[in-house]
Amino acid sequence: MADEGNSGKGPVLKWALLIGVFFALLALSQIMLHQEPARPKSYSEFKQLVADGQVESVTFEGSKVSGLLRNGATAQPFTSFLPPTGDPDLLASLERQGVEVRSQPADDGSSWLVSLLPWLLIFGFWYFLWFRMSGSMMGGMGRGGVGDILRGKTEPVKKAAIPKVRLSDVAGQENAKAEVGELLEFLRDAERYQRLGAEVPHGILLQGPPGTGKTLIARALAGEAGVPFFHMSASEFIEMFVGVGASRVRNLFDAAKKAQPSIIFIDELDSVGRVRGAGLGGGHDEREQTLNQILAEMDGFEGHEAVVVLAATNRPDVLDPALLRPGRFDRHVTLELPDLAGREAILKVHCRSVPLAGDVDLHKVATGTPGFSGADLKNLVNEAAMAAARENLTKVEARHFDQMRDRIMMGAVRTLAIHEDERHRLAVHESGHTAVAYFLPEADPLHKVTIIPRGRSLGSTHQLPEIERHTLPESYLQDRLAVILGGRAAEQVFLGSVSSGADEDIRMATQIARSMVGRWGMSEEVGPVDVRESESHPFLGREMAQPRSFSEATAALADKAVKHYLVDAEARAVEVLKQNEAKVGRLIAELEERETLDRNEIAVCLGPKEVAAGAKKKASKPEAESGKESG
Ligand SMILES: Nc1ncnc2c1ncn2[C@@H]1O[C@H](COP(=O)(O)OP(=O)(O)OP(=O)(O)O)[C@@H](O)[C@H]1O
Ligand SMILES: [Zn+2]
Repeated sequence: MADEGNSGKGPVLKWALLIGVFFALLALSQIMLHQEPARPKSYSEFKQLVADGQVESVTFEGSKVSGLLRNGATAQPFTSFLPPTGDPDLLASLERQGVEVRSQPADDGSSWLVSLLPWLLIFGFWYFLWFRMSGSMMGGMGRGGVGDILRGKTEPVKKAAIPKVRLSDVAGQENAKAEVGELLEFLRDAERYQRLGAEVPHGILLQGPPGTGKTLIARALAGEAGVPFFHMSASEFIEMFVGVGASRVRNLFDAAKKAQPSIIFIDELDSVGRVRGAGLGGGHDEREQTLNQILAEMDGFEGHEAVVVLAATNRPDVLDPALLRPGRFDRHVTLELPDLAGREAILKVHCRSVPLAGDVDLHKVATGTPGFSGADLKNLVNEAAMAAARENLTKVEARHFDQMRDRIMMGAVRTLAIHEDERHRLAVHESGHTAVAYFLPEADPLHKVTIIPRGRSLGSTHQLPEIERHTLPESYLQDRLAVILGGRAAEQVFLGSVSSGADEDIRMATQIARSMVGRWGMSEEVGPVDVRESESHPFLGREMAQPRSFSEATAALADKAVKHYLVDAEARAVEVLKQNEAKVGRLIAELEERETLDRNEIAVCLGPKEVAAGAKKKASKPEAESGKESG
C-alpha cells in the first residue's frame, strides 16, 4: 500500500492529481483573500447606520470598527474608524439598538501574515513540485526531495559505485575472507555459472561484534570483484512513513538487479529482522512490512541473477527464523574480535600511510590493546596521528599510541578535585595492585600505574599480558584475584581500614571466582559440575536469564567455594604486602608525588623480584583476555 509512486498507473494520473491539488489551493487562497470585501464607511455614515438600526454587530479593534450590516436576508460586512477623540455616546446608542458588541485587542500585524498565507502555500507548492521534478529527472537515483518521500520512493541507492577497497585491506578475519571470497569467481564471471545452471547462494549473513569489519568485508568483496555496491542500513527503512521501507527495499533490489552482477549490503539487519510479532506496542508494522518485503525479494531470485545479498548483524539470536531459511540468508559467516596477530595486522593496514617514528613497535601496541575491534584500532591510529600533528611533529611516536590507548580504554583525563587524604588512600590502593602484581610470579607484567583520574576510575594499574592466553590455568587466575584484591589489601595493611574504592575490584574478582567454580570446575568442593547461574551473550556480554538446573545444596557449596577463592586471594595479597612493607611504602610515596609511574620506575621502587613466600597455592584450566585492574 501507499505506493502509487512505483506502480504503473502512469504519469497521466499523477499529473491530474497534482494539477487538482494546485487548483484546490488556488481556490482556497481566493477564499482567504477575498472573503470579505468590506466597504469602508466614514464615521458619520456609520453612526447614521447605527441610528437607523441597520447595524447587526460590531467589533472594536483599536480605533477600527468592523461589523455586519442588516441588508434584507444577507448580512453585509463593513469597516470604519473611530475619531481620534473616541466617541462617548457610541456605546449607549449601540446598546439602544440591540447591536451585538465585541471588542478585540488592537491589530498586531498578524492579519498581514494571514493574508500572506495563501501565497506562501502556493509558493511552497510550486517549490515542492519543482523539487519533485528535478528528482525524477535524475531517474530517481539522486536525492529525491519531499515528493519522493511522500511517494515512498526516496533514493534507495546510496552508493552504487564500485568500491576501491580490496580484500587485502581487510586484515585478519581469514575465515570470513575465505568464505566470502568463494563468491568472487561467480561475481566476476556470472555467465559461466549461469550457463551450467548452477545456483549460487544469494544471501550471506555476516555476524559479529561491532567494528569487526562486516561492512568492510562486504565492500571489499564488491571492490575485488569490480561490481557495484548497493548499501543500505536497515534502520533507515523504518524511520519514515508506513510503506516507505517496503518500497525502498523493492527499489534497492530492482536497482541491483538492473546493475548485475552486483552486491547488496543490508547493515543492521536485526533492526528490521527481529522475530515478527515480537514488537512492544505499536510502530512495528512498518518494520514487519519491510521484513516481509526483504523475504519476498530474496524469494524472488530465480537462481541465476548475479546479485549477492550480504547482511550484517550483531544480534543473530534475535533474527526472525524466516530470514535464515534456505534460499535466504542461509550462509553464515562469523567475524570475531581480532586476536593479537589480527590486531597487529590491522594496525599495519591502518599505519600504511602514517609516518611512524623508530620507537613505534606495532606488535607492542597490539599486545596492549586486547579486546579492541578493528574499528577501535583504526581510531587509535588516527588519534595518535592527530596527537602528533597537534605537537607539530612529522612522525607519530610510541608515546602517542600509549596516550591514546589509555584515553580510549579509560576515557579522557578527568579534572577532579581530590582531597589530600583521599589522594593518599588512592596511592596506597593502586600501589597495592601494583606491588602484588610485581611480586606474584604468574601475574601479568606491569605496564604502568597512575592516580590520575580517567573516565570512571580514580586511578589504575595497567598490566600487559605477555602472551595471548586462550586457556587460563587456575594458578594464573589465583594470582589475578590476588592482584585485583591487592588494592583493598593495601588499604588494610597501610591504613588499617578499607574504603568503597574497591567496589569495582570486588565485583570483578567475584565474577572471576564464580567462573572458576561454576564454569571451569576448579574447586574441589563442587567438582567438575556446571553451576553457572546465567549465560552471558556471546556478542553483547549481556547476562541472559536462565532457569537454574542445580540444587540449593550445590548452590550453597558453590557460594562457599567462591568465597574461599576470594578470601584466600586477599590473604595472599596481604601477606605479600606485609613482607615487602618498606618497598611498597616507597612506591606509595613515589606514586603520590609523581602520579604516574612506568614499569621501570616501579621496579626501582620495589627492588629485585624475589618470589614471595605468599605465592603458594594449588593447580589448573580455560579462556579470556586480561587487560588492567582498575582502582
Ligand atoms: N579486519 C579489519 N582490517 C582492517 N580494518 C578494519 C578491520 N575491521 C575493521 N576495520 C576498520 O574499522 C572500520 C569499521 O568497520 P566496519 O564498519 O566494517 O565494522 P562493522 O563490523 O560493519 O561494524 P558495525 O557492526 O558497527 O556496523 C572499517 O572501516 C575499517 O577501517
Ligand atoms: Zn582497585
